[in-house]
Amino acid sequence: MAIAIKDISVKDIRFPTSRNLDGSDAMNAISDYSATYVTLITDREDLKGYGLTFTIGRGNDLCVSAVKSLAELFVIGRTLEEITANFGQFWHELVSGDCQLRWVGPEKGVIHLATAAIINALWDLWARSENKTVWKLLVDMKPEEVVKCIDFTYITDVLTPEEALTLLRRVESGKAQREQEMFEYGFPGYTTAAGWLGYSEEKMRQLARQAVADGWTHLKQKVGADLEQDMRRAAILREELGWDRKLMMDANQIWGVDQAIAAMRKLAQFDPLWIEEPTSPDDILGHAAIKARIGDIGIATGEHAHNRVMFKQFFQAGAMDFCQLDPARLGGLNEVLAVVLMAAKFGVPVCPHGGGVGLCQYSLNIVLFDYIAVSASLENRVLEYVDHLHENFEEPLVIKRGRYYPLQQPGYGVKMKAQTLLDYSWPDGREWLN
Ligand SMILES: C[C@H](O)[C@@H](O)CC(=O)C(=O)O
Ligand SMILES: [Mg+2]
Repeated sequence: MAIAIKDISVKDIRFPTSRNLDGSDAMNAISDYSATYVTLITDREDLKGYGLTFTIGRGNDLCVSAVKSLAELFVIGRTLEEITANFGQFWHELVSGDCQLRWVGPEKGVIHLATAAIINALWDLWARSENKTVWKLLVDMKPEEVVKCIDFTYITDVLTPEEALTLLRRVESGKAQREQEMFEYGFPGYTTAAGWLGYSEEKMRQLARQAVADGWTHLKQKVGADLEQDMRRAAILREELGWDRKLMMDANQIWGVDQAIAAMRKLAQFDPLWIEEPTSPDDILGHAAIKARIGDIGIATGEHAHNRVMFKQFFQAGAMDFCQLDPARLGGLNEVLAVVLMAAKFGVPVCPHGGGVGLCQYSLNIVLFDYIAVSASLENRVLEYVDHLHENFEEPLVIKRGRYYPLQQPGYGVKMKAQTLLDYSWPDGREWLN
């Protein structure tokens, strides 16, 4: 029996993370981690789909409004089966089917964030209807089925459906063994939780010490507000980490190209594995110029790369060493699949963005798919972990000794607790009325 999508509920959920400066960086000093939270209501009482996109507070209402506009035109009244039968084509229709809504993108900004919330809710619904997690739904698919989920518009010059099939078939035989390995050993992670820029140096040192004791081998530091301060903080982190563990740095787009080069030449003494978002996220050639002039420090970027075309060009230009795609900034999982496959073709490791509410959960599904069914490699692959707000989700994340273990409950992992939706609704949830 077909599953009909009867209605959609969209909530503006905001968490007051700015109170403790959680999530703070050089560009985003006071962010209130927020979600545009979508529930797809079906004709089955016991079956709904849950998805979200991430913002940092003000503007979340714009995403709520955009979700409603898209859902009215393209989702309500459809069946899950007709959508998933040719998911790539549906995705194309959602982003391009209405030229008036497309105009306020295209495929970027608020309208694309809204696309992500809807698309990810559809994946959650699909996975729940199959009683699987999203990552398991994906790894169990035949290569042809994965490819059918992708809209290849604008990328066939670097990746055709046939090439995508070849990439997926290449590693098909080892999938079961790699899946088992993930349950046994988990996927390597790194923590950003100690390095927020608003934390005092003492707090950062304590958190870094704790992170080492907890088994983390990779830690990310926020930089870019003040170079002297960055160096002081990096020295503290090196004291705590030693030199065998990896230190990453994230400038959150604060520098111009020349500033980035100058800063990283100074910060190179702390042996960073990568510098993340050293400049404007749209400046592909700028990233390439920085990469050429800072020795062997890697360039990591992607959390603000808004669509597959950006990634295509970053790969073509050799301007990205670590692909930090964001599961809720790209237009949901269908577009993520396109980027994961392009990354595999160019040999760039996928280390998705986790710094936001629900992003660690989404990204865990993505890295499991990437490792099990696409890249078959753990080399240079680490998944970001931030340690706040996870208690708001129904399924807990399992992290042991700095490694993530597979999600196991059906869906995409972002269903929020009912009490959370009441308490953190903007502007009249209990937390905000207080
Ligand atoms: C505003 C967010 O917390 C941002 O700092 C996250 C980020 O850049 C990351 O996790 O990386
Ligand atoms: Mg970042």
